[in-house]
Amino acid sequence: MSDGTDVMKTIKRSPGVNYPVLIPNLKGYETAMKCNIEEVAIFPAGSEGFSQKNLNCSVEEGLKRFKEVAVQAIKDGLRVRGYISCVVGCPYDGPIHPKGIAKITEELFAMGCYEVSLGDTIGVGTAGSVQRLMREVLKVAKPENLALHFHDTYGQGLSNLLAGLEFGIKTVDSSISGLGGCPYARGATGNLATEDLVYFLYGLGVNTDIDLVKLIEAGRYISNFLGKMTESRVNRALSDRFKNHSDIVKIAACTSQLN
Ligand SMILES: CC(C)(COP(=O)([O-])OP(=O)([O-])OC[C@H]1O[C@@H](n2cnc3c(N)ncnc32)[C@H](O)[C@@H]1OP(=O)([O-])[O-])[C@@H](O)C(=O)NCCC(=O)NCCSC(=O)C[C@@](C)(O)CC(=O)[O-]
Repeated sequence: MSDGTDVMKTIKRSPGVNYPVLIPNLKGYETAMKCNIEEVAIFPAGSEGFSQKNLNCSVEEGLKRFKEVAVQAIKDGLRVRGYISCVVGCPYDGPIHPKGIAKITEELFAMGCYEVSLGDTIGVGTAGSVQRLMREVLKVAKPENLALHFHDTYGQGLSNLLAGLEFGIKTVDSSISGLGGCPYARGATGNLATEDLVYFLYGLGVNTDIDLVKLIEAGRYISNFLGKMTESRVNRALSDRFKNHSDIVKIAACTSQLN
């Protein structure tokens, strides 16, 4: 958490782009406020085990701290987005009951979150567990206020996404080339790769207005810069077989004509 200030001061922010900042407590909030932030991200865990590891406190204590942050942020005119980690499974406590996640979701909205992102942090979820989760959480929230945050550790990210989309959710978290992961979720890969997400949505006839070719090039750039193989299957497939831009354009056009 300590180098978040450097990141916020270094990045070139684009107009119209949201930069939510992970804030675990008021200390973090005071630090973040010096970086001209517009949106706060609070992130309770869905399990005691992960809460202890990720926040060094119980779920209840974590919610108390996040409430302090949310109340202050809203007073200061900032937006607050909620995340819940380990919504289907926890590396320490095992399977997580959807009722508990629904309760935390309710508490986050009560604190003033405009949206709650449901995080399968270790990627153990399946379409079945996402369906069970959605049925419970939609008893306390509307689909338009929820987001899906899947990690692809077990290769279930896109099928979990489809299960969530079928409940009317329209906001999905992803990361370019599947970067990310969490220091306390041993072995968990990063988020669903944005390239795979966009390709998948093209195939469903969902127009994302995202240029798949540029996305693939951005994924290639960051993977090379980090010296890390991309987690994106689409990027890997297109990069390996199609070295130049025009071939990728053909493929991208082909998917977008599928609609
Ligand atoms: C929350 C703490 C700090 C509590 O950690 P703690 O040890 O309980 O905190 P503390 O109050 O005892 O203080 C210990 C030290 O941390 C400092 N400290 C205290 N608060 C802050 C702060 N906000 N920012 C920077 N420094 C802080 C504090 O000043 C002190 O420094 P010292 O006096 O020893 O020099 C720790 O548990 C922590 O850093 N947790 C975050 C770990 C992390 O980065 N996890 C990954 C986030 S991404 C995620 O959670 C998943 C998500 C959201 O993406 C969705 C999903 O996929 O599930």
